[in-house]
Amino acid sequence: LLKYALSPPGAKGSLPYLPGPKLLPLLGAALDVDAASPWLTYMQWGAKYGDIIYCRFFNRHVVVLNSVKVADDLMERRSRIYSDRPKVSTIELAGWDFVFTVEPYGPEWRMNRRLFQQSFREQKVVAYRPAQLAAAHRLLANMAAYPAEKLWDLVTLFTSSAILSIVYGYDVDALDDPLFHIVEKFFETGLQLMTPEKAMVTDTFPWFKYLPTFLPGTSILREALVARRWAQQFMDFPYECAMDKLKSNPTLSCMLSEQIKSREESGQDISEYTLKRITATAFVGGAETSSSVLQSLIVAMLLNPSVQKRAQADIDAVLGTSSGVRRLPTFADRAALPYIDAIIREAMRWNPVLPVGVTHTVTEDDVYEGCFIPKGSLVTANAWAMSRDERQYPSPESFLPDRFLTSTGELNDDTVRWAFGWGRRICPGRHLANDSVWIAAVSMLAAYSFEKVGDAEPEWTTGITRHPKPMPMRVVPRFEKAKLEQMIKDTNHD
Ligand code: HEM
Repeated sequence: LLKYALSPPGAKGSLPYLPGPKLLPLLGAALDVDAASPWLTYMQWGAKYGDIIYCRFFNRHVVVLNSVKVADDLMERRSRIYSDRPKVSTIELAGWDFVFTVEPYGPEWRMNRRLFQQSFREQKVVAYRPAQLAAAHRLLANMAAYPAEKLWDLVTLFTSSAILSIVYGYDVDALDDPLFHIVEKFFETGLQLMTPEKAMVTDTFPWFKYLPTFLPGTSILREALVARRWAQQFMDFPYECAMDKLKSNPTLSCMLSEQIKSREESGQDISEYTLKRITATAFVGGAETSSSVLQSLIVAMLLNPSVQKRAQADIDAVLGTSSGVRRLPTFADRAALPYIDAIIREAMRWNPVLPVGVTHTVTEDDVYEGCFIPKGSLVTANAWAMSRDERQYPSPESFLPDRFLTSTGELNDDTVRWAFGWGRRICPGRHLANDSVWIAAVSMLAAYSFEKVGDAEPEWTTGITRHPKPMPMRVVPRFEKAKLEQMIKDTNHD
């Protein structure tokens, strides 16, 4: 501690640091930040110091990017040096280091990313649409079978079941599937270790992790043992199920089977561990993020009935009304329904799923607008501030899908790409997410209406990802159950 107090980091030569809040010796700005919602503090600083801010938390340099322009300038145009990730010791301790999202920039990350992109590039994800459509129809059937209080779980079941079927050919229909228990435990035991306080102990005292777990004060290590066991199961269980299935059904097509096939054809040296980690990473990255967008969209429908009405009128005009010939939407209808895409974009803007993105670090000293950015700085792109930037989005708290349409009703060029991160680390699952969220949103709006009950205002979780909490609501079917079942049967799922 003395070392940090006596030698606070200094700017290089005569160059100043970027503008930012007042820094205390030792602590820097650590006490000024709203720990639960740091994006709000960063945005307030933005109003005072500008779109790019320097601060320090203890001895860690931090650069916050509050606008798309500065994020583009650094994370895109200088992505060669802005693509690393910080090392957080609790990630390894919890056994989460298999998730290549947190892997340092380098050859190992590059290989994982390349393999991952093979399976999720824009042209490739079209092949997964039948699985997404089938999962969306399971969601509609489940919504008829369960009460409205279960809707949040059902939405999560949809995003999970879509991704599990795409990645492992693993079909999940019910909330009591054993894999869900593993998933739940994996997140519960791992996330409890990812608090800044725990990271500070293990980052500051690297020898801590070698202490025997029976000593008092080592509860972090005992928690880590449990978390690691669940992380291992999370990686192994669906992988082994898929390998068993492949033995009995060699024609099974999923991300894993295709990766194995491509390994055989190319003769590349890809280990079983690599296959396990890229497949498990797809689940970690894909399930919770997409369900958060869908849940925000439902909350937006509860609060903005006129938006829901207009969306349903558009859907009915394309698919037929309940009295006339009627079918459920498929991907072929997307071009005719721009308002649905506008609603999804607005839901992603209104509630950015990762309000401060995923932190990058810079691997070389840099200079921006005459100010010094030290090597090793944490670089945070504040998606929240971008979503509330009145220059781009007037009345940012209002839910206004029309901001994504041209005057002639077509979608404009704003694809909210800032919600998917930056540069070489930009979300490689964004094309898949785009399809998955669309088919679930349009199917739900075609078959159900969401109505608010009581005066409750929405509440949101805080943490790495941000979701709305469940709200009291009515989920009103737009068709008789038998008609819905018939329409599901009549849809071509191939
Ligand atoms: C609406 C849904 C989604 C949102 C909003 C989202 C957002 C993000 C963001 C902000 C990042 C950090 C990028 C950066 O570091 O600058 C990211 C990374 C990542 N996402 Fe997504 N994501 C979504 C869906 C998905 C899906 C469906 C998958 C998997 C199929 C996925 C896989 C990943 C992976 C593997 C990374 C790490 C990339 C790397 O570090 O190289 N995401 N995502």
